[in-house]
Parts: sequence; structure tokens; C-alpha cells
Amino acid sequence: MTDAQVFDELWQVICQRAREDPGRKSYVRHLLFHEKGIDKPLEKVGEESCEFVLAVKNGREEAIVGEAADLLFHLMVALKAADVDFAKVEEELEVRRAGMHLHD
Ligand SMILES: N=c1c2ncn([C@@H]3O[C@H](COP(=O)(O)OP(=O)(O)OP(=O)(O)O)[C@@H](O)[C@H]3O)c2ncn1[C@@H]1O[C@H](COP(=O)(O)O)[C@@H](O)[C@H]1O
Repeated sequence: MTDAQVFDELWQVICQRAREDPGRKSYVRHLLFHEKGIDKPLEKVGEESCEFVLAVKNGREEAIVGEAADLLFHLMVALKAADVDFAKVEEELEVRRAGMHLHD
């Protein structure tokens, strides 16, 4: 899998976890139904952003890739917690690409 399909699949899993029964052991559910509410996924976005910045500053590719994946994952969970469909973000990026074609 080399294209954006991985994001769509991950989004489907996140939405599925949100719907599942409370007994299921799931990290996505741990974040979405935390006692801190939306502050928990937002806290993770902040934490993972800092870790990504530090990884880039340290310059090790393997760590940068890992931290980028952590950040993208937690950003998607935060979007779900905010009740914003990931498709909206994809559409926004597409609109920007369409506009940018004029300058390509
Ligand atoms: N991408 C991820 C992913 N990245 C990291 N993690 C989990 O993040 C946890 C480790 O993070 P931290 O150490 O920062 O967090 P912690 O201290 O354990 O707890 P908190 O600070 O988050 O409260 C581990 O439990 C990892 O398993 C993830 N858990 C799930 N996913 C994706 O989400 C899907 C659904 O996961 P479940 O909800 O667990 O079924 C999976 O199939 C994956 O695709």
C-alpha cells in the first residue's frame, strides 16, 4: 500500500472503534473516551508534535519517520474527537492542489 489509501483505512478503523462496545481493549477508545475528554487527544497531538520536532532536529531518519507516523495518527484521532470528518481535510487539500496547479 503506497498511496493515501492507508489514511482512509486508518480513518475507518478509528470510526469503527468509536462505535464499538466499551469493553473492547483499544488504544483509540482509550483516547476518545478518556476522563479528560477532548483534552486527552489534544494533549497527544501536542506531545507528538514536540517529539517530531526533536526527531527532525536530531536528524535520524528512522526516528523522524516513527514520530511523523505517531503525529499523523494522533491528529486523526483528535479530528474524530472533534467530530470532523477526515474526508473534509482531504477535500481541503484537493482544493488547494487544484488552485496550485495554476502555478505548477
Ligand atoms: N497507529 C496506532 C498507534 N500508534 C501508537 N499506538 C499506541 O500508543 C501507545 C503508546 O503510546 P504512549 O506511550 O505515548 O502512550 P501511553 O503512555 O501508553 O498512554 P497515553 O499517554 O496515551 O495515555 C501504545 O499502546 C501503542 O499501541 C497506536 N495504537 C493504534 N494505532 C492504530 O490504530 C488502530 C486501532 O488501534 P486499537 O484502537 O488499539 O485497536 C491500530 O490498528 C493502528 O492502526
